[in-house]
Amino acid sequence: MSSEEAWPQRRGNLDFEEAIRCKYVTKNNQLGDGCFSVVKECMNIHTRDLFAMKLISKKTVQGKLWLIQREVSLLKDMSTRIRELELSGAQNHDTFEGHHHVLQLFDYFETAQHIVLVTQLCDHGDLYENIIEAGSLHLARQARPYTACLLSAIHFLHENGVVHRDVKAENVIFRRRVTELSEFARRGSDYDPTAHDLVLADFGLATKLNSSEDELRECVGTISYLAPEVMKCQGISRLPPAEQKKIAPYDQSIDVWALGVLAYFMMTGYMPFDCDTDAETRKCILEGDYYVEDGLRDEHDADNSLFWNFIHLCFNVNASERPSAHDLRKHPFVRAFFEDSDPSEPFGNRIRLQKSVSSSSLHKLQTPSRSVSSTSISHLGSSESRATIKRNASRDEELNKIRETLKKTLSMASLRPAQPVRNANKDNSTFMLAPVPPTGSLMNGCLSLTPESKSNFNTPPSLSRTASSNNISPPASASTALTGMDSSSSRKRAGARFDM
Ligand SMILES: Nc1ncnc2c1ncn2[C@@H]1O[C@H](COP(=O)(O)OP(=O)(O)OP(=O)(O)O)[C@@H](O)[C@H]1O
Repeated sequence: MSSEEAWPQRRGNLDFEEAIRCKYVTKNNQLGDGCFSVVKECMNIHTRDLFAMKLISKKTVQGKLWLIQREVSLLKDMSTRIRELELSGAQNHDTFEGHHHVLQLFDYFETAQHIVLVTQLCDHGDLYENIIEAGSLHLARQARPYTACLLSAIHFLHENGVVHRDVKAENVIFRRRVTELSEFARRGSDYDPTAHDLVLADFGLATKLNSSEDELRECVGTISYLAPEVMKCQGISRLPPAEQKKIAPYDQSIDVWALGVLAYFMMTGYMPFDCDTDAETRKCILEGDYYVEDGLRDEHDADNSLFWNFIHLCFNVNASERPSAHDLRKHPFVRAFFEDSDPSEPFGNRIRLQKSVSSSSLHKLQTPSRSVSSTSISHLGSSESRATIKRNASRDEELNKIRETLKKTLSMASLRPAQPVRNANKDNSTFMLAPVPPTGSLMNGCLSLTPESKSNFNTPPSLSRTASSNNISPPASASTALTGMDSSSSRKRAGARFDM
C-alpha cells in the first residue's frame, strides 16, 4: 500500500472543499486499461477506503452504451446477491467460495467524459501476465487450484443465471492483500495460496439467462476462447430473422469451454486451438481439434491424466454433452477442492475416455498475444514438472484460517486497519457494499466532478457539473445524453473481442 502522501492532499480551502462533491480521489498511475476504459486506484475521502475506479470513456462506448448498462446492472445484481450471502452467514465447505471470486461493484456514477464504476481493489497485473512471465504454471500447485477457484466462481455465476462470456486470463485479476498468507505457505501447503486471491472481472460481455426460454445467439467473446456453438453464430446479425432462428442458441456451458482453454493455457503457456490464421483456428474450434504436444501427456502420471481428461470434457463440441460447472466440481482433477457427497457422479465411465488428439502442424505452440484474436507469438512455454497433491491432514484448519484472514483483510477494505470504521457492520465482512451513498447524492453523477480531475484538487467545480446529469440506469435518458459523440473509438473493441 502506498503511503498517505501518495494521495492528493486537501489544501484547507473550505470554499473549495465545499465545491468539491466527488467523494473519490484517484492516483494518476493506472492499474490497467482495456479497449474502452482506464482503471485507477481511488480512495473515498470520507472513509479512506480504497477501491479501483474504472473510467469508461463515453466517446469510446458511443453507440454501445447498453453494454455498459448491462455490465453495471449485472455487477449490481451480483454484488447484492453476494451481500445477501455474506449477511446470511451461509456455510460453504468448498475450499473456494465462488462469490468471493467475482469482482464487487461498490458505486457508480457519470461525469462529463466518463461512466465510472467503483469496484473492489485488486493488484496491478492479471493472470495472463503471470502465465506469460512464468512460461506456464505448475500443474498441481497452481493450474489445478486456480482452475478449481475459477470453476467455483463460474458455478456461482451460473447458479445465479449469469453467463460471463469472456472468461480468459486477461480477465482474472488478484485481490489485494493486506496480510500475507505466508504462514499457510510456510507450513507446507500443497498449493499456491495465491489461488485464494483470484477474482473474475470484466463483465462487459456478461449477460443474464433469466429463463429457459432466453436464447443467446450473439457471437461475442475472444476468439481463442470461443466455444464452437458461439462460433456458429458468427455473422448472424446479417441474416434475416427466420434464418437466425435456425442457428442453435447457446447457454452457460460456453464458460466451461473457456475454462478449459484457460486451464490449458495455464498448463502449457499457449492456446489449444490457435493456428496461423483465424480461419484455421475457427476450423479447429468447430472440430474440437486441440493440440497436445508430445511429452506433455503422461499417462503414468495420475494428475497429468486427470488434467487432460478434464480438458477433454470441457472441449466437448456437443454443448449438451459438455459437463456443467456444477458437474465439473466432481471431476477428480478438482474434486479435492469441493465438498461433494458422491464422488463417483456424474462422470462414471466417461472419466476414462481420452480423445485422440490432433497432431496437426497447423497449431501454433506459442505465447498468445494479449486479449486479441490469437496471432502474435513470441515463445514456446516450457512444460512443468509434475507433482502429486498430498492431502494435508490439517487442510480444513488451514482453510478456515485463510478464510478468516481473507474476510478480515482482503478485498476493498481500508488498508489501515487501526483506523476507526464508520460502519459497524463492516468489521467482519470483506464484502460490505459500503459506502452506501446518501439519497440524491453522488450516485448517478449529478453532483460529481470528473473524478480524475480531483487528483490535484484544482479543477473548477463548474467544469463537469452541467453535463454530468444523466443517470446511466434508464436507457432512454442515458442514450440521449450520449447522442452525437464520435463513433470511431467504439470500433477499437473489435480488435480485442468479437461482437458481431
Ligand atoms: N478492480 C480492479 N483492480 C485492479 N485492477 C483492475 C481492476 N479492474 C480492472 N483492472 C485492470 O484493468 C484492466 C482493464 O480492466 P477491464 O478488463 O475491466 O476493462 P475493459 O475495458 O473492459 O477491458 P477489455 O478490453 O478486456 O474489454 C484489467 O485487465 C486489469 O489489469
